[in-house]
Amino acid sequence: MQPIISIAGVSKTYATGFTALKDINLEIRRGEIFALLGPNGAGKTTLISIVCGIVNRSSGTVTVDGHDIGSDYRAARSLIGLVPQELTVETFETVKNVLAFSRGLFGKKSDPALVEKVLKDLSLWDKRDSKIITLSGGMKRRVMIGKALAHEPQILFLDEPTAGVDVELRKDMWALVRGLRDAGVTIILTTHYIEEAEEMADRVGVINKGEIVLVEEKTELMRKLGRKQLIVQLREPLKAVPEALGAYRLELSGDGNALTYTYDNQAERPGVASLLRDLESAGVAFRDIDTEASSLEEIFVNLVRKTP
Ligand SMILES: Nc1ncnc2c1ncn2[C@@H]1O[C@H](COP(=O)(O)OP(=O)(O)OP(=O)(O)O)[C@@H](O)[C@H]1O
Repeated sequence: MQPIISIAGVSKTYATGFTALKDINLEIRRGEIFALLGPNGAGKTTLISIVCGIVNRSSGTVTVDGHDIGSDYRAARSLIGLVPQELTVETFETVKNVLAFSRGLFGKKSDPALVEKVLKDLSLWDKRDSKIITLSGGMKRRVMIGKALAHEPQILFLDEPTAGVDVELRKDMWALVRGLRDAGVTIILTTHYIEEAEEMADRVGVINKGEIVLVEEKTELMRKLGRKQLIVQLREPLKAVPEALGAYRLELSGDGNALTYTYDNQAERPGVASLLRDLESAGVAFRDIDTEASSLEEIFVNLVRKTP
């Protein structure tokens, strides 16, 4: 299937001479949730802004559903909804009018039924006649999403959708985004919260210092790069790891009461079954075994550290 967004050889050098993006190549698949991860200043907002036509690229091409964002800007832009990081809604306007007005800006015919549906999907219908200034922060965020959806875009960009949002609201937001994806909208979100990507994304891209360092299916990424640990709780404390178990490079912890074996899926180290056998032969009795898998957060931190 043709990707819904193709970014090829995109670079950006700002007027200050600072190069924020270097030769970005990225394809977004139709109907996916793609999470763009990266530390502060990595270039996430710059990249989104280029695709949305807010910032000019210095070189490269971007097409949105086949429309070039340079030569065919209006067609490309009308397919995109953007929810920026900052709340930028007209404070004295009513919720319903904000959506209706935004739809008009894209040259779309007024459609009260559509506005009603979007507001109901966002649990904002009760607030349709309220002025924005009277709403809570969480509601304002939902209005921003409604505003971005009012012209029925196929693609929704969410720049840090849950920054500064409490845990409860964050979960509501995740459910909402999943619902949009299920309705056929392609979602690209940037986030600092790795947990958010882990929870939501189909694919993950990592950007660091203006370069894409990795793009991968989330589950594949976690399988390939994730480390696992086996923690063996001992019956009797040990003073040192027995020499016979040297190949496992075990760590002794908890005052000698636990042994930790760290392995990954590409490890050349011997497997867990042989470790358990060898523990028995070495006369080390254990009372319990736990496993721990590394989170996307650890994987991400490692990746970003490795980039020069
Ligand atoms: N208009 C501008 N002029 C000069 N430099 C800029 C401009 N906008 C952004 N930059 C620089 O480009 C780099 C990338 O910024 P960008 O906002 O894209 O990063 P980001 O990954 O979105 O970061 P954050 O997570 O903090 O929002 C930063 O070093 C920033 O200072």
